[in-house]
Amino acid sequence: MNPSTSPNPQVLLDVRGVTLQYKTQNHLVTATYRVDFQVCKSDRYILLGPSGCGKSTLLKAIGGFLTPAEGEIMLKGAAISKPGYDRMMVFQEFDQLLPWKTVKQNVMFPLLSSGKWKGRAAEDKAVCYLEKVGLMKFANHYPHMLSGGMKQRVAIARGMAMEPDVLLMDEPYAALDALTRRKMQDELLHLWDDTHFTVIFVTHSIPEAIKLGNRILLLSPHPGQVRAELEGRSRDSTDRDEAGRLEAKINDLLFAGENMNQEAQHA
Ligand SMILES: Nc1ncnc2c1ncn2[C@@H]1O[C@H](COP(=O)(O)OP(=O)(O)OP(=O)(O)O)[C@@H](O)[C@H]1O
Repeated sequence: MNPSTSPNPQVLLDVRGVTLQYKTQNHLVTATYRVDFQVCKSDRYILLGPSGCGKSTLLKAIGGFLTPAEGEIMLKGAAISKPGYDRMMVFQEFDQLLPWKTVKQNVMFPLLSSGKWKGRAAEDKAVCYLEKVGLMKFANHYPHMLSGGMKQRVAIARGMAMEPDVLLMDEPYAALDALTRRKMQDELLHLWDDTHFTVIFVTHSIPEAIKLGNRILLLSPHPGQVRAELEGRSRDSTDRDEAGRLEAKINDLLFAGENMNQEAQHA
């Protein structure tokens, strides 16, 4: 076997040459073009790029909601062809919970409907994860009785309780105020310290990417193509200079092409 094609045993998710398209009545929209990246177990993997570069579309395809027009996405060596409980999604919107179910019932719902856990075991699992996100006191509340941040915590508990192979988070904090967002980022890192779960996190915030990610994929503007992949900071780094340098590098990489385009237009 060619060594360049032999599988890396550390790789959990392998995205190979993935082009994603939407067919509308009059158009074919290419959202990403031949994107390659690999996510390893326990990665906090960030998809970062400007609005419209196809970050959410990539996450949808990993979720199994969209089939690549070109390329393939493999999870643990098997091609993804449909949604599955091995990939749980957390969205930006606050209305992703079932409004007629309590907080605890919301967390229990996928545990029961997947058949992964039953009865008391499902309840214990839900309680365990509600405790992790500090919401046990609100277990019997309904979603409309919670703040936006609390609803996001429930959605995170629901996703994590399933103990999926990979948690997919699509700008989960984008609609929160700055203080809550910062607190939720810290909480996510503390949760990660606890179980070292694998997460793919979409954001267009450079500071958020630097704070959360151990690896950062930079995508070019529409249609999204890989511009670079960077090592993030180590989990316990408090070196602000290092964060500053990484931010400058990301800015250079993300905006270099645009500056060149502008220069070409003005030449
Ligand atoms: N359902 C759809 N039908 C047609 N085009 C779509 C659809 N969803 C997204 N697109 C297009 O695909 C491209 C990528 O969209 P996507 O939402 O994945 O980008 P994004 O990087 O997540 O953007 P943002 O950061 O603004 O959320 C955009 O040009 C968008 O207009």
